[in-house]
Amino acid sequence: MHLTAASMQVSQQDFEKAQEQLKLLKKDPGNEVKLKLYALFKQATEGPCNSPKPGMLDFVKKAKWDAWKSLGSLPQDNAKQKYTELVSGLISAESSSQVPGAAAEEGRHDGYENIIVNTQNNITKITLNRPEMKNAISHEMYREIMKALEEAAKDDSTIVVITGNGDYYCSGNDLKNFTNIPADAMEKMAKEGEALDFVAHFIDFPKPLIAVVNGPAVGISVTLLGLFDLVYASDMATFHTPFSQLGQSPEGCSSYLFPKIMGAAKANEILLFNKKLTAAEACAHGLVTEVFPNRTFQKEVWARLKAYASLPKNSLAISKQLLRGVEKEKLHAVNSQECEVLKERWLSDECLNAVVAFFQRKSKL
Ligand SMILES: CCCCC/C=C/CC(=O)SCCNC(=O)CCNC(=O)[C@H](O)C(C)(C)COP(=O)(O)OP(=O)(O)OC[C@H]1O[C@@H](n2cnc3c(N)ncnc32)[C@H](O)[C@@H]1OP(=O)(O)O
Repeated sequence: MHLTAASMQVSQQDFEKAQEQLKLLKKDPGNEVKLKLYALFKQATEGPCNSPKPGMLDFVKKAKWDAWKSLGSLPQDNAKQKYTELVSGLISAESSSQVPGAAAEEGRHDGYENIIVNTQNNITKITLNRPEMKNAISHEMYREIMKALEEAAKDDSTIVVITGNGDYYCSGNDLKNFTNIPADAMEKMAKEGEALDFVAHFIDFPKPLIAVVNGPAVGISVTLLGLFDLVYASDMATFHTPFSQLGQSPEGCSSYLFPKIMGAAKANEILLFNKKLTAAEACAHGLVTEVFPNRTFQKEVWARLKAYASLPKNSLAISKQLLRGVEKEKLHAVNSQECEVLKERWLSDECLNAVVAFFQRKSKL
């Protein structure tokens, strides 16, 4: 079926704009609204999608399949109508959206390669943006996140959000960080440069800091969650800290905060024995504030965050200091101790052998 403006009962201009949007969307149908639109377009032009349900691990195909199923068996006319509404809604929302991706989007800060920083509607949003590497954090990315937090602490936003682009929230420390630096720099990375300073930025962050966990989280992206003020997760998210598997040790103040948050037994299972938690389990154990169905995750969470961002900013910041201030000194001491241990761990055979094994496994695939 060849779609035209007339057959879609829309103006030629809207139809052309929609086509443009779709070309962009097809390149990266990475988020829920885009996926739904993509599924609708496929239905309107190519008939119902009847591909078999993908495996749980293939997040993007599963999200498309879910989007498709959520549309039920819409007759073609309704699909066309909904498609038009969605596209015109998307076009108007795109100009003031919180959704990352559109390079020229309003409020976007320049000067970042590995993250997208955008301030709109009293929200500064930091999006980890190495989706092809599951948002693994490289040396450069650590520095960019610290810079973005320093700027966000002083900008006119009320709340600050960290999330991931693509199907992962973040797969933790980029293991290549271990493979291309001389051994003595490891000491620097552990003690002075990155680890201690990076985690300190989260301990000292003065505004409400919210994690929007859009997919699986690994390593440091999990341990830091104890320093966030809210953690909203998609039901597609998982939480994994494979430290002993990697010959490493806990960081992000998790060695102190996780037992406080979830009790010693569960903290041990996660931090010592590499137990991966589902979003529901992480919520049940207090690491996650609330879990949302993936198909409505972005919509529900951003509606809530926009409401929070309209609250009096000084009251929020002052109250956060009350809640966090009592522990700040303790948290810095814990961070320092964790980094001391990390320094030894990163130089250990156990860690280096585990990193080599990871890349050897990859090269065999
Ligand atoms: C300054 C503070 C310092 C603190 C440092 C301490 C931190 C503690 C940690 O964070 S420890 C945790 C480290 N992370 C990991 O061990 C995860 C490693 N990655 C994986 O296990 C898998 O990639 C996966 C489960 C995250 C995803 O698997 P999947 O099969 O779905 O996808 P791929 O493996 O094909 O990933 C796509 C490409 O991305 C590369 N990649 C993913 N994660 C990392 C990573 N953490 N480090 C380096 N590279 C990563 C992966 O190798 C693929 O690359 P390729 O396309 O070139 O093969």
